[in-house]
Amino acid sequence: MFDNSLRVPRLYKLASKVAKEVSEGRGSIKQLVYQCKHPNIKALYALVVHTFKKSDDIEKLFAKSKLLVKEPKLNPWLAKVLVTELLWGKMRLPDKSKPIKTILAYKQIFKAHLSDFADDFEEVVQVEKPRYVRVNTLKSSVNEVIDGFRNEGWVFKRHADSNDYMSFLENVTNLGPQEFMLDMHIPYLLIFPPKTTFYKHQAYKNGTIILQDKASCLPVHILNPEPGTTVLDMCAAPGMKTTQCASLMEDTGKIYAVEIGRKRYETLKKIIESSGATNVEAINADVLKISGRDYPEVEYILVDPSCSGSGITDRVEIGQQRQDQTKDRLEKLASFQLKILWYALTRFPNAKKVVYSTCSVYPEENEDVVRQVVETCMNYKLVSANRFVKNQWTNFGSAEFGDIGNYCLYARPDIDLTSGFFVAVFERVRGGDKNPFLNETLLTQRIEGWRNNELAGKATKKRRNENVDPAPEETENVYEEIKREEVSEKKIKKEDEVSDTNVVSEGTTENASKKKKKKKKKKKSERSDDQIMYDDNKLQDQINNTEETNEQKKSGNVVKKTKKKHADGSPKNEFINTDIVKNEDDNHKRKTKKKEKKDVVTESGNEKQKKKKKKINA
Ligand SMILES: C[S@@+](CC[C@H](N)C(=O)[O-])C[C@H]1O[C@@H](n2cnc3c(N)ncnc32)[C@H](O)[C@@H]1O
Repeated sequence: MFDNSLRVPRLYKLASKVAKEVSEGRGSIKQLVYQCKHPNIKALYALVVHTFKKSDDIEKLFAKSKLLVKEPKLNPWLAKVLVTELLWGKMRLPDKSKPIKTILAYKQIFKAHLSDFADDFEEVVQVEKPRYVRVNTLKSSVNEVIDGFRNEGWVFKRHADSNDYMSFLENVTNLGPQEFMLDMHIPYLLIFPPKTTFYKHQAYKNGTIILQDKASCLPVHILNPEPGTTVLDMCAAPGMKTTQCASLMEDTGKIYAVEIGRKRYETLKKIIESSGATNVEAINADVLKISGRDYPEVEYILVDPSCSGSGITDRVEIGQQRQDQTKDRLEKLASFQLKILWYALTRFPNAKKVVYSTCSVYPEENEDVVRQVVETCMNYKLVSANRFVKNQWTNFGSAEFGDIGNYCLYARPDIDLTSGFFVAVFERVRGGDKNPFLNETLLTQRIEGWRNNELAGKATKKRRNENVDPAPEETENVYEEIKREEVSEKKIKKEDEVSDTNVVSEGTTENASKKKKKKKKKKKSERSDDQIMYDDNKLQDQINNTEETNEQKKSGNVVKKTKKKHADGSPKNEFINTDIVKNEDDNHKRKTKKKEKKDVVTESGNEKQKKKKKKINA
């Protein structure tokens, strides 16, 4: 029943039957294929031949992934045929039957293992992505933009079944050089043939259209903030998703767009300005320093943190790239991502929906982060992202993560014809609702940790983190590094100014060499800042089809000043539940009082000593 589902396309069933019979010596491929009387003999023959050609690689993949051990009901020959089609053939599979769904669930694992044979992999992932154009509905309607392109000679192509993802992808692949179409999931996203340029197009220059990859549009499409509501965009620059939110909200309600990097914050402001959105407040701050109590009205949260950017390339996941991402770097990123997602889920009492996204294809930054969060999160549940894309998506998280993987969505260059992206959706649990992934044992352990901290009172911050923070403390958090770099940059700049004056006025070699050293130091700090911020250029040029970003940068619109400033006295950044924030604060007060007392004691002690000294002297 499992491996012979009627819904497995006949071509694959026959191919697996022929391949099996050939392997048993029951005839040649040609003979057996002809006996099948399939209408597309050529395709059947090619698929069987290809399956045998890739047999060695498939065996290795099966061994490494333990597919046949973990999925004992799966017909091994059908699995081989499906894997051949998925990795070296059409590169996609219709997702209707159980065997196909199983193979698709293992796709990421296969690809990760394919790094062992990188040459083959390049073959798999070389894809030409179409050009995606988001209509900025703050400036024009979708129909007006479509009519505009039609008037220029473009042919608008409709796809008959708006719910059939496979036929939609087929249509996208077959777009003629002068044809364009509407995306089947995002109703304000147009699709043009690959390499279509819009640099000089009026609609692009005036901000009516925005060049944004479909995958980068998915998180906000899924967040779907309603007009009049309040959104927190935790990692906002350059602002593609912020302005998409503004569009969806019809420029009503409020969006707080937070960005830690100074330069990126400036870009963010320009992009907001040129989009025509007026409901956005850009904030240059570390979002982990923002207190939920200052933003009690936040209902929707977008967490789109810095990541490895491994999805932003046409040749994803080839062996070398994976090796380039050192384990340490991925750990650091994952630790930061975990922290920021946890913060989103625990600090904003009125938030009802949180979307977490990355442009990474590594489970360490994706499913693994989600898993660590949902296992101990009482207030939110992970919901299926597929629900928000017409239940028609084909790529989900790794099967290694069970249902958590199934609930998360991946966009894949080779399948979805987009950049690589990951999206997970969390909704606040209400009434009798429960987070199905809650791990009671882990939660009990963590609560025990919190309680111990509270009781201990005098526990150091370090100890609290060990107990409470699901992110290992030894992996430094990225945002802390960014902050340190910024502080040291500022300090060096100041010192350089002083040192400049010294050199001019005194001209001593000592000062000159000091300056040199400081410059060297500054350069080093800039370099590591680059590493951590994951390339401004990469993000702007690649994730969001930066033509537009650069163009908007050039236009250099006047920048509005933000109204709200962020209190520095915001709560500490431990991984703690909102419920215990108050206790933490009380603790803090207790400690401060104790410290003051101690200070007084020391002072009076000193006073006594002085008096004693005076006496002796006298
Ligand atoms: C992947 S990018 C965001 C892209 C953006 N959402 C868009 O669609 O245009 C991540 C951004 O988060 C910023 N960031 C990193 N840590 C942050 C923090 N602690 N607080 C605020 N922003 C942060 C980075 O500087 C970077 O600009």
